[in-house]
Amino acid sequence: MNLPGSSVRLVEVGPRDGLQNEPGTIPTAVKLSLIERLADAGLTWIEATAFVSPKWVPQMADHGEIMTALAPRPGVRYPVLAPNLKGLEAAVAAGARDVAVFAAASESFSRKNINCGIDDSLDRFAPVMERARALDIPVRGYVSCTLGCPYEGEIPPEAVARVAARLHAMGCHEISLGDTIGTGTPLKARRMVERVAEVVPMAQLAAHFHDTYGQALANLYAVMELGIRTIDASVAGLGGCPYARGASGNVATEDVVYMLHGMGIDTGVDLAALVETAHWICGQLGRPVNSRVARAMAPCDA
Ligand SMILES: CC(C)(COP(=O)([O-])OP(=O)([O-])OC[C@H]1O[C@@H](n2cnc3c(N)ncnc32)[C@H](O)[C@@H]1OP(=O)([O-])[O-])[C@@H](O)C(=O)NCCC(=O)NCCSC(=O)C[C@@](C)(O)CC(=O)[O-]
Repeated sequence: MNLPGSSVRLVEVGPRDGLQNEPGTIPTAVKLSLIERLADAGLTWIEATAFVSPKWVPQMADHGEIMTALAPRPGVRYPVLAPNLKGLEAAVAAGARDVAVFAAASESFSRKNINCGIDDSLDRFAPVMERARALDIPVRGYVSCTLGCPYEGEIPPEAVARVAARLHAMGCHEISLGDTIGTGTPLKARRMVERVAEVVPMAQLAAHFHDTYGQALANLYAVMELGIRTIDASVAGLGGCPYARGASGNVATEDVVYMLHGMGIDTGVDLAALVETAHWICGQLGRPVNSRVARAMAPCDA
């Protein structure tokens, strides 16, 4: 793989994906401080919150306060989830300038997560896309369960490609491929990305892998060999989807940064500052730090 010198775009999803499944209510000030610390560490795409129904995901109920309080920083973007027009309008009113819709390659997961089947969900995104286009707001599209579903098991690459192609045709500038429950392995991840890249240009694909079975870095390396250059990750490996039983954390941002720096790829991220943030947020959440790199590089007082 001829990677040295090439660049990788990191999308930090900790404040949204990382926190959405936390059982206790996290103070808004802690969430804001997390976002600021991540930006201080050099991350430039930070998924800040989700404009979803607070009945479905109570942890994201302070989405408006988060977006309103975030001071713009040159070069830093704060995308948010918006599953419908209500979410989009609220997000835009609070200052969001990048949004994401989220679909799934599994019919059962789609129903559990957003209360409708795949085709219905895509129909529901159409007015979101139309309104976002009118407002000149770029929309990212997620596809969940690309390497397995907690309800249906195996998901064929064909099913992933179908949803990815639809989202792309609707105008999503990027399609993020989620291994929601982290069951993927490298060759499986390759086969899935190869199939999706037949219908969406590789440059518009992102890998969003969870690390439930410890495969995420290997899977990322495998799909980077194919040309993936956008990687989603969550500080301290926090994360999990409330509607995906058994889903554990996303791949830890510091593990990804360590791997990329070791490959000669500059990320613009200050690894020491990121590790410090990982320890800080775990302290706030009252949980141990799970990521290998954050444990290995623990500050003396952690
Ligand atoms: C999509 C809905 C809203 C459908 O939920 P629904 O119940 O079918 O929707 P509804 O239109 O019937 O609305 C029900 C209530 O929610 C309100 N509502 C409706 N929309 C909104 C909104 N945007 N913001 C705030 N409130 C909203 C609406 O006003 C109403 O309130 P009520 O009249 O009962 O008081 C719901 O299922 C939902 O919010 N789901 C979100 C689930 C979620 O956030 N999951 C986690 C994110 S996805 C993920 O983690 C995977 C990913 C992206 O990371 C990739 C991967 O790893 O695979």
